[in-house]
Amino acid sequence: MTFAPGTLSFVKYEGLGNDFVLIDNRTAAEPVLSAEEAAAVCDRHFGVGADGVIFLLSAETGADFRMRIYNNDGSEAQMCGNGIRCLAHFARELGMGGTGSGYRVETGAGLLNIDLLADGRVRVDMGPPHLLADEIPTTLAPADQKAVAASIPVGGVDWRVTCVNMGNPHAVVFVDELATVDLHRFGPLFERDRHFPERVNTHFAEVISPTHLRVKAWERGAGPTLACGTGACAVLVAAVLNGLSHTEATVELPGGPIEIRWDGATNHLLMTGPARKVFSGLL
Ligand SMILES: N[C@@H](CCC[C@H](N)C(=O)O)C(=O)O
Repeated sequence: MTFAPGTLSFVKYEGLGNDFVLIDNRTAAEPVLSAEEAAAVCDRHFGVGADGVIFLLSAETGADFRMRIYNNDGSEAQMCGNGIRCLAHFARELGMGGTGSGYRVETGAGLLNIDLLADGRVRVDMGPPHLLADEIPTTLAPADQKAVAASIPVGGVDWRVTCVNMGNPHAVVFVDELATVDLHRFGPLFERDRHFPERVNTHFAEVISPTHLRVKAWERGAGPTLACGTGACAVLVAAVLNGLSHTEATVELPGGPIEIRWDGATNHLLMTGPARKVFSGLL
């Protein structure tokens, strides 16, 4: 720990119930908390309680700032959709000047543009989806091919899974009735299945209509969360690839709805949703 107890300030934010401890880390090049400390802070009984810790760092390549995230098990992820919306409001709260009505952010998924909308929501250009098995990564298809509706036996059930990387890896499974899926049984089995060498975020999805998808997520390194922004993008992409939805849809998560559009001109995913400050404190 590189700070005296009771001196490191944090702000707690949530995006659709996916909650984070946010730290202004601009005075140091590396996160001020180790992976173990981040996991301890996330503990819901002995810590602040959160799905992850997100650090706002100075940019390295001329963007407005840089983002790094630890899941609540202490593993580092490349990107977080709900978290980056929270970070947009946090940067505004810190009085940071930006680019136009938002910011340009360096993430593990590349340079992303975020916009604070007049109604308080945040729109994020999440970049393009990566679909080749090698890019996920998964061994469910040959390295240079997509894993779309690929067969995978998990927990004694033969599932059909579509894999999408949004900076981080996602497996999407379409089911007839979401209510019947035992998330706590199958989520951990998918996360550590041998076909996903970097583990995987898993989403069970029901198609309500071509513009309305309902989803439950089991996140890599965080377990069941109320929402996953990168996952919502992955679900829309998987739905389009399987001929199940339009390129623009509302993705309904346990924490609320989020709007996702797969833009044909740029091949980028656009995510629009809320972010809210909950409280602040000192660690
Ligand atoms: N909740 C996030 C994703 C956080 C990272 C994920 N658990 C991973 O390890 O890839 C989101 O909103 O995108």
